[in-house]
Amino acid sequence: MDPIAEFNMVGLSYDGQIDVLKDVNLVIRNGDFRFLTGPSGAGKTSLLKMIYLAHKPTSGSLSLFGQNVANMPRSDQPAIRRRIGVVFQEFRLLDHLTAFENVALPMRVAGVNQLDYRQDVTELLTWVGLGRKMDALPATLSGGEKQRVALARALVSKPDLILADEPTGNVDPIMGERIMRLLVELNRLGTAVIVATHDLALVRRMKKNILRLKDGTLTLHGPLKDAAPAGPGTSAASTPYTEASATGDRLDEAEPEAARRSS
Ligand SMILES: Nc1ncnc2c1ncn2[C@@H]1O[C@H](COP(=O)(O)OP(=O)(O)OP(=O)(O)O)[C@@H](O)[C@H]1O
Repeated sequence: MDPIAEFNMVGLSYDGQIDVLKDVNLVIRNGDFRFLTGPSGAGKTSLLKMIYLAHKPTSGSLSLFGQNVANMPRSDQPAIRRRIGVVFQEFRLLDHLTAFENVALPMRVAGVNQLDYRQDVTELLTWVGLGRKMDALPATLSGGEKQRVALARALVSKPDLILADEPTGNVDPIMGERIMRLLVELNRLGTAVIVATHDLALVRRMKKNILRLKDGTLTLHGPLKDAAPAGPGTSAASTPYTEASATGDRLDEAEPEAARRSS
């Protein structure tokens, strides 16, 4: 089966300026769960957006579900996007639609009959703790509540891949844990998940492999160890991303000590 996403020596620069991404190699397959970490401005959102067809590579090649994006007709893009659920800060809810209608929108756009999605939408909103706010308009929801509606909207069409950019950024720790458990459960059922986050405590708890972006370069790391006092022998180890390293070789700490201490 074709990988969901395959980056081959991908570079990205905006307006021909600085290279945000350099020679990125990455394969995402069904059932993968990856955290995406790195300093602010490292290019995490840019990388996720490339997978959602918002930016094309400046160099190298990117294939989604076996199709090279360089020669993908525009008319094929909606079908690709439907297979990907996104939770991005800037993909806001539509203000004139209720929480229920926002979550239902991808199904409506895909031409699904309301009778076939009503229950799923209701269950999802209940699961994210918004069972009583289904008729609320976004303007009356808190930031965290909006984020949870966006999460439900990303999940409703049962995508092959979920891209989540700081999905726990605006919610309290209990809801954050709950959102992560939902993503893990979906992943257990086969959905691939990529979560961009600065929350190293979360990354450490979840014990999943980590993609780290720094200076435009992507490296793969094994799960973070439980917090331990910093000292000699705990320095960061990293390796350029390769398929071999993606099979689970443990690469130890992914974050520099400063980042670890601040988590
Ligand atoms: N549309 C754009 N046009 C020009 N430059 C952009 C654009 N989008 C992002 N950039 C720049 O690309 C770099 C990477 O941005 P990006 O948002 O991908 O980083 P990030 O790792 O997600 O950061 P953060 O952790 O702060 O969210 C930044 O220097 C940013 O200013």
